[in-house]
Amino acid sequence: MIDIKDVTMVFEKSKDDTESFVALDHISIEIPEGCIYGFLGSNGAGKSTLMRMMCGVYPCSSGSIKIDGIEVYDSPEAKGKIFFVNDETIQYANFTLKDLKNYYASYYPEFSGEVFDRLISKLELPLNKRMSQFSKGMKRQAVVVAALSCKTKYIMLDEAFDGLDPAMRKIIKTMIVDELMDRGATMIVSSHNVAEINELCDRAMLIHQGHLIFADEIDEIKSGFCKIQLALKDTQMTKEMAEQSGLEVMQFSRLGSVAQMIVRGSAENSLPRLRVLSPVLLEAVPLTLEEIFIYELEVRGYGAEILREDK
Ligand SMILES: Nc1ncnc2c1ncn2[C@@H]1O[C@H](COP(=O)(O)OP(=O)(O)OP(=O)(O)O)[C@@H](O)[C@H]1O
Repeated sequence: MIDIKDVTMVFEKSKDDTESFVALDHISIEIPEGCIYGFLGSNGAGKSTLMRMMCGVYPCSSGSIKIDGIEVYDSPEAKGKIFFVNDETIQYANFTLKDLKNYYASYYPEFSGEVFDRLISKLELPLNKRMSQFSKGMKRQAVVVAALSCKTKYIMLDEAFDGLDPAMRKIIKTMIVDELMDRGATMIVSSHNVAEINELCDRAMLIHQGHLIFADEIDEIKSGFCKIQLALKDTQMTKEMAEQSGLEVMQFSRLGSVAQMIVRGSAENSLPRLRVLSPVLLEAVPLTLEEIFIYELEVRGYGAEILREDK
């Protein structure tokens, strides 16, 4: 398990800054073994910073990050359990895939040449070409193969599927799931493609401006919200009426006599509160993870300034 407990990260001010910057503010998340965990967040939220801390690149300013009970920052043993694919592949520019294979085989005792060769040949990547001559997507494919071949217990992919075309995204996702399921490994992926995180992961967390908004099983997250459509017989539904019925209304709009609202809470809990108004139309549909992402950030004012300027 990866146990992120009350973690704060402060970047001390450099000569160009007037003050230090709090990139992560008291974050706590538990990542159980054998799951695929999605990291979601607005731009600059702190996802990459947290990933770097999880593989021991940065120490915590306060709090702790433990991998299987060992504090990661000072521990080669804990660092050896996690493979981090970041969004830069520049360090491999002069490598051919053969060099990449030898490089990782020398660092990771469990490295599997069989897995590496099998996946590289499946993807039809050229073995003798320098990676500087690879396309962005080909580089991405190569480092994902390297990550899977190292057979670490934990794998982290930052901006997981960046640069991959839709067909290749599907192939790589299937490859990841097949390889992970074979050995019960744990994967942590960040992506701005919320639908993809929804499809691939069983758990997810959302951060914004260094603060944790939620971290849970995706089914639980989704059952925490619903979208309701409602029409009354002789009067128009208002947001105030919904709130007086005990609902936490995150968004309210109306088209003709039909009101649509996003409320916090499950449909099972919310609908009975509205039935007392004797509506002529009342139905609830689940929210997608993407809608929840947008609404959670909207209520925190994210993008509000930009949208106001656009009007
Ligand atoms: N070395 C650093 N020194 C100072 N500030 C930093 C440093 N690294 C990151 N930051 C700041 O920390 C914040 C979080 O950055 P981070 O890269 O972790 O965000 P992110 O969630 O991965 O963003 P994105 O989705 O845009 O890639 C940003 O405001 C960034 O400017």
